[in-house]
Amino acid sequence: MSNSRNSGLSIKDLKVEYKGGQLALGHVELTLPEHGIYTIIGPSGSGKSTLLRAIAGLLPSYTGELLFNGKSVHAKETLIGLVPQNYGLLPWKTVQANIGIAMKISHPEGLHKQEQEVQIKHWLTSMGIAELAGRYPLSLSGGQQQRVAIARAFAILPTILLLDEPFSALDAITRETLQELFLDNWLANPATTLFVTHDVEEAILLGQKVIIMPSNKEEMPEIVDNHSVFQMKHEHKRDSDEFFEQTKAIRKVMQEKW
Ligand SMILES: Nc1ncnc2c1ncn2[C@@H]1O[C@H](COP(=O)(O)OP(=O)(O)OP(=O)(O)O)[C@@H](O)[C@H]1O
Repeated sequence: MSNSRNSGLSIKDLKVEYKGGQLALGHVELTLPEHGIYTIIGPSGSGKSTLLRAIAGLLPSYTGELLFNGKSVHAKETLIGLVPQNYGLLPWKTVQANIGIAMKISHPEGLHKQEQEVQIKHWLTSMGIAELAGRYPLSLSGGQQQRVAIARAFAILPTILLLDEPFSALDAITRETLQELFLDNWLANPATTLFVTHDVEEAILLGQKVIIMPSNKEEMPEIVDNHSVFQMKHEHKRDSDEFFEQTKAIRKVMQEKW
């Protein structure tokens, strides 16, 4: 029997209607064990961003339950890191200060200034942008801002990590490099991760399970297990038979559900 104390992220009968009656999510049930990466794909408007916003506590209202290990995801011991589509960086603060503030808010007991600086440098280096520490967000390209936002989310050592198309502004080669860096960083702190992407290949390269949102909001999301690809070395995934098979299987579900 599962124990609610380590049952991971549990989404029960989640329904979200925006003001004005716009139904964004009709009926979402998901049980996602902790310390996993779950990629989410779905047609435009199927509610992917809304699902992340609900978990991040950014919606004024919803019905249903959002639990992490048996308690509300919004309980204070559950630290949530979010990389929103618009990056969410403070334009009047440097890259370093953006990360520093997030660390201070999430861990008010705090690190010593020097230790904090070491950590910030570590996360910026891990995303390949150490040289941007003193720059302001609006002087950066979209792809650089995305990397800062990801570094910031990792830096707070979240329990739950939510990423909304984090690599969408990157060229194909940078994207591949960052997918690998992302997996390395995640392994160092395996937060329970929901990763929205429009790219089916990316969903298969990164997810332990792939969640496919339906276009019909009366239907439930479909979950495809992706362990066979997830457990491979990253550099072997793309050329493997397993990857090819998963692509076929997921495209089939997409044809049925979209
Ligand atoms: N703030 C809002 N007010 C009213 N309706 C909204 C709001 N945000 C989203 N919606 C609506 O809710 C539905 C789901 O939107 P959401 O952004 O979650 O979808 P999505 O799957 O992330 O889409 P995309 O792939 O295009 O980013 C859409 O019909 C959208 O128009």
